[in-house]
Order: sequence, then structure tokens, then C-alpha cells
Amino acid sequence: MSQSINNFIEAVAKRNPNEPEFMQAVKEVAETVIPFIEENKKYEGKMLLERMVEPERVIMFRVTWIDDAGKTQVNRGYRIQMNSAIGPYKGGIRFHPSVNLSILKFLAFEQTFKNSLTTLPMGGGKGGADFDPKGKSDIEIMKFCQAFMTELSKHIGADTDVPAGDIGVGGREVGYMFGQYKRLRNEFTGVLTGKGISFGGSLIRPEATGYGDVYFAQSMLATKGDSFAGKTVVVSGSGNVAQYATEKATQLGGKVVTMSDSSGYIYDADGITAEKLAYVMEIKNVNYGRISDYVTKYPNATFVEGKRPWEVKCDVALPCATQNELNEDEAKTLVANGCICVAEGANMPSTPEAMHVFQNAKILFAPGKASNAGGVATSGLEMSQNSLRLSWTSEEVDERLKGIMANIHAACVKYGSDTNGYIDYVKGANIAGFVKVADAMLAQGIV
Ligand SMILES: NC(=O)C1=CN([C@@H]2O[C@H](COP(=O)(O)OP(=O)(O)OC[C@H]3O[C@@H](n4cnc5c(N)ncnc54)[C@H](O)[C@@H]3O)[C@@H](O)[C@H]2O)C=CC1
Ligand SMILES: O=C(O)CCC(=O)C(=O)O
Repeated sequence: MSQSINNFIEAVAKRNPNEPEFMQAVKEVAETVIPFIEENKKYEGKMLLERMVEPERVIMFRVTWIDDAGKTQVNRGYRIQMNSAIGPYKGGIRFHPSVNLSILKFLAFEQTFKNSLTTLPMGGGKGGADFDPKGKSDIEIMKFCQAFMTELSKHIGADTDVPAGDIGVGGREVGYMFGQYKRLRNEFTGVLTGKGISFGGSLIRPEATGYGDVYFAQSMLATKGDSFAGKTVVVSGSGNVAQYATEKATQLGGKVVTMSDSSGYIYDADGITAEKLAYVMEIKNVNYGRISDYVTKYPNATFVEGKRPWEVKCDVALPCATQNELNEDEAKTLVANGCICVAEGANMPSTPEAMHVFQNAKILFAPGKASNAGGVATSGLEMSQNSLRLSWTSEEVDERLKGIMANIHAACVKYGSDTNGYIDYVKGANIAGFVKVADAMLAQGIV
């Protein structure tokens, strides 16, 4: 690593102690973007990356609410307003007990580059709370969402900052937060995306991240003259992204054999068909249950407790659960088992060591900021529809999503191809994402 990269990382680490996930994301970007800055005088000496790693604003707040037993509960809420150079802050809200400043800053930093890649006018943001939705009643979820929005509403707006869902926040939670915002502000605006269809949501937004991930993988496979047809696919997670990645990979002729949650994974050698996926959706979206329930209905499948699915032989891997869920040894196993393509549906699911294994093996590897950008891109389309007070059809939104994913792929190829034809999608995504934000920052002066 060059001295300038080392110096940069050391300075950021000193300023942000105890933030390992944030530093992991910063390091990955610095390693590819600093050499690009040094080769392009227009960007040199302008402190652009130094400014990008410093959030424009961090909001931390107390969230108090009363549970079903009448006991007062206290949580911590956050919103990271990372970068608004190219549009209003935009990014999801995560409710999970692991949520802390480091995780949300890494997500907001990644989001800035990802949103830039979509080519839509959206800056980077992320938020959440250390609230654990597991085991909570519907009323408790509503009370928490209302308490959270009571404070958050002071800092967001349709032209300022537009949150959406992430882990632990789906259509139900977005609906409760939207209702509370409307009550407090007495305005019906597109302040959140991922809304229900009856109150300004966009068709295809629920599907968009998973579908987009598979469209991106399809473009990657096409560079080798290949496709999903007949491929064995391993998916991790069983939430929003995993469900629709499974659906689209199956529709394109792949056979998805695993899904998982934090308790373990299910392996179904016959493939998770549309009918079986409908049962996963019932387990996860209606009953808020565990993936192990799958084997009670489909006993030919097995549940492997406490393990992740990367030991299962596959052609394509789609990590769709959470950060750092795929380590170096697991990456080696995937490569040794013949995996040819990894497209991240989650944010930063591969550790840096795992990423290097994929890159050294020269298999197709896409970082989440490129391959999972379909979700936020479709949120951008929801914002456009809200502004126009129009609703587009599923076909229209899906076509736009496909076009956006193809353009992101092309941008990665443009900035990530080496002289031997190998496409470094990490480098490509980081540089392409950087350029648009950097140009806007340069044009707007030192602000
Ligand atoms: N929902 C969206 O539109 C987008 C989501 N993402 C990312 O995709 C990933 C999944 O998010 P969603 O599907 O929306 O969330 P979700 O809440 O619907 O599902 C999360 C899934 O991850 C699993 N999970 C969570 N923590 C885990 C752990 N420690 N070990 C194993 N599994 C774990 C859960 O069991 C669940 O299956 C996250 O990294 C998120 O940031 C990225 C882009 C957009
Ligand atoms: O749709 C959005 O605004 C947020 C999506 C998101 O959180 C992500 O891309 O990680």
C-alpha cells in the first residue's frame, strides 16, 4: 500500500476510534480512489476524500416508549447525514440490537457512492436504532416507530433527507413512521420511500434490491457468455433482499438451494421453487418466525443449525443477510467448490480477506454498492413518482431498474477493467461513484 494511502487511513482512524466497520469501508475505497486522484490532477489536493469521510451531520437521540407490560423502554436512535453534494440525503433505517455509530457510518459512506452510481440525484445517509424487533408485538413495533419518528421528523423532509427500510424495517415499519410524520407535520409528502402502494409507494420497490442484484449478476455472467440457466445458486438471508433475489434467480433458470437467518441455513437440493418461496415469505413476513420452520413443511430439505451456507457447492453465491457474513475461509471454500460469480445483495457481506480471495482467483465479484443499488434506485423512482403525483406500472419500473443496473455494470467495466480484460468491480464502483460526487463538490466550492 502506498504511503499516501497509509497516511490517509491513519488520519481517519485517529479521528474515528473504535469504529471498525466504518474503517473497513473507508479503507476499501481509499485503496482504489487515492491512486485515481493522484493520476487526475483535477481532483488532487482538494481534500475531496477527506471531506467525504466526514459526515455532514450526525444526529443521535433518545427514543423512549412503553412496552406491552407498561414498562418504559429506552433506545438510541441515529441519523447519519453523510453527503448531500448530488441530492437530498437518502438511505435506509435499520432496527437491530447491533446498531451503533460505526455500523451506520459505514452504511452511510457506502450509500454515498452507491447512490451516485445509480445516476439519480440522491445524496448519502443512513439511520436506525439499537431496537430489537424480534419478539415484539405489532403494537410495540408501532409505538417504537412513532417514538423514533417523533425525533427524526425534525431532521428529514422530502427535499432534505428521505429515509427508507433496511434490516428490521420493512413495509409495516415504514407505514407506521410515515403515519407519525404526517400527523406531526400535517403534510403528505414523499418523505419516506418503501411506502405502501395505497399511499405513494412504488410498484417493484419491495422486489428491487433482490431483482437488481440478480440483474447485475446476469450482466457479469454475460461478460463470460454465460447466464443463470442451469446454475446452482446459494443465497444467504431470508429477508427482503434474499427473498426477491431467490425469486428472480429462479425465474431466470437458476436453482436456489439455500436460505438462512441468524440461527442457521436450510438446504433444499431440489431448489426453492416459487411455491416454497411463498412459504418462506409466510414464515418471515407474516409470522416473523425462524427459517428452520421450512423443513417442517418440506422435510426433504435439511436445516443446518448455527452455520452459514457457503460450504454448499454452487456456481453463483448471493450474500443477502448482513455485513461480514462471509470470511476468508468461506471464500476459499466457495472458490474450491467451483463458484464463478459472487454478487453481494447485502452491504459489505464479504470481509476484506474474502474479497481478496475472490479477486485473486479472478472470479466475478461485485461489491454491494454496485450490485445492491437497485433498491435505492427504485426508491429514487418512487421519489420521482411522488413529485409527479403519478404511479408507473410494474413493467415500467422494472424496465427502468434493468436499465439502471445495466448502466452501473457499464460504469464498473469502464473504470475497473485492466489491460488483460479482468474487471475489478470494486475499483470500478468506487471510482465511478467517486467521480460524480467529487465533480459536484468541486463545483459547489468549499462547503
Ligand atoms: N432492503 C433494501 O432495500 C436493501 C437492503 N440492503 C442490505 O441487504 C441486507 C439485508 O437487508 P434486508 O433484506 O432489507 O433486511 P431484512 O430485515 O428483511 O432481512 C435481514 C436478513 O438477514 C438476516 N440476518 C440479520 N442478521 C444476521 C446475522 N447476524 N447472521 C445471519 N443472518 C442475519 C436476517 O435473519 C434476515 O434474513 C442488509 O445488509 C441491508 O443493509 C441493501 C440494499 C437495499
Ligand atoms: O431505498 C433506500 O433509500 C435505502 C436503501 C438502502 O438502505 C441501501 O441501499 O442500503
